[in-house]
Amino acid sequence: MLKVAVVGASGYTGVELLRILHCHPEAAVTCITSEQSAGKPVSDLFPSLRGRYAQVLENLEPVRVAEKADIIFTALPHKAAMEVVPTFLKLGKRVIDLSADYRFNDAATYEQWYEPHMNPHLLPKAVYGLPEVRRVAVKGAKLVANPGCYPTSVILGLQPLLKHKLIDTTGIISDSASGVSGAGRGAKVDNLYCEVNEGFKAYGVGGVHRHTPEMEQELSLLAEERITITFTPHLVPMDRGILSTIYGRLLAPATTAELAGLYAEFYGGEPFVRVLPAGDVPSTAHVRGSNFCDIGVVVDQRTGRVIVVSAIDNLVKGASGQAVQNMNIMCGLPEGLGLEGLALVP
Ligand SMILES: NC(=O)C1=CN([C@@H]2O[C@H](COP(=O)(O)OP(=O)(O)OC[C@H]3O[C@@H](n4cnc5c(N)ncnc54)[C@H](OP(=O)(O)O)[C@@H]3O)[C@@H](O)[C@H]2O)C=CC1
Ligand SMILES: CC(=O)N[C@@H](CCC(=O)OP(=O)(O)O)C(=O)O
Repeated sequence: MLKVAVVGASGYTGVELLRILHCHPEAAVTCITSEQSAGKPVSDLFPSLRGRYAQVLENLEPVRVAEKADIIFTALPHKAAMEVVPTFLKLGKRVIDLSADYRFNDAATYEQWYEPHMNPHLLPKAVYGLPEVRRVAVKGAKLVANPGCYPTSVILGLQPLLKHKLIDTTGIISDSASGVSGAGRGAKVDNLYCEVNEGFKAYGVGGVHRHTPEMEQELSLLAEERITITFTPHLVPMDRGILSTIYGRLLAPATTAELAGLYAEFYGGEPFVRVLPAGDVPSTAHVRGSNFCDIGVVVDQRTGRVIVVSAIDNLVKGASGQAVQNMNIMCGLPEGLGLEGLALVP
């Protein structure tokens, strides 16, 4: 049985890890942390966990956490993660970090979009944990940088087109919409019910969202050339889910049926990517609570553009489910352990 710590268990991705790990047959949660709620039973914060988790939240003291666990999930804001991850690694623990702190291959890009990096020497050791792109590297990793939620939906949506060199690598656009849990559980006026309900808005418009460089890094590696993307995030009044609608210009004519067939073949062996029949496009409602990424692909014959629509649950395939998928791969367990049975809402 793996001993697992969830650092930042009082946040949305932290509690999602607890929900998933409760049903994982090979993992036992042995340590959970929160600064603001230390000393409280976690079920006081999340009554859905009543009778399932008796543990009390504790302060984040890295050495004590490491003494209690073999695998550590850091579900912390960026910066807070890089303050503790080096200690976990030094003590021989494997870490899956859900923040952005280890997602970039070079410190300069991180520092341009985030802040000074405290341990840039760890960046070359970290593996960007998107199993459908980098499964083999994840297997041997001591530090996995779990991808961002928007990048997961966009990279999976574009991978087959880029690998097969089917689209113009300039002018790719993604309009992506997220549920409000994407912003975390911390209180912010912009995320209050009355601010969000009955509205739909774009934010971070004009290439300023910090997921843009993360997507560009990974898309460039797939395409083997430098890619820029126009990415516009939107906030939608639902609690969870991301839908990305991605546009690319085809280099040669193709039909919807041909591309749907190509996607189905490309992702045929993937347990958590479902390619929809030709002409169908996905809905966040159909991946809610699950680790699936559903993808539909359609050709607009009038404009010569291909439109890819991809849907995930931001808290599952976009964060905690993907983190458990990475844990399974790192530990040599069946990849879908604890994930196959997650809720499928009709
Ligand atoms: N929400 C999402 O959909 C996704 C989030 N992510 C990333 O995952 C990480 C966690 O996100 P999320 O769960 O939404 O965030 P939340 O704001 O919901 O939770 C943050 C957690 O971190 C703890 N925390 C905050 N600051 C510190 C600190 N300085 N030291 C120790 N603990 C701290 C909080 O504990 P407390 O306040 O109780 O002290 C809480 O448990 C972030 O980096 C986020 O960007 C990635 C993909 C998707
Ligand atoms: C709706 C909403 O606010 N979403 C967040 C998603 C950020 C996130 O979770 O990303 P990292 O893991 O890269 O920090 C945002 O746009 O900032």
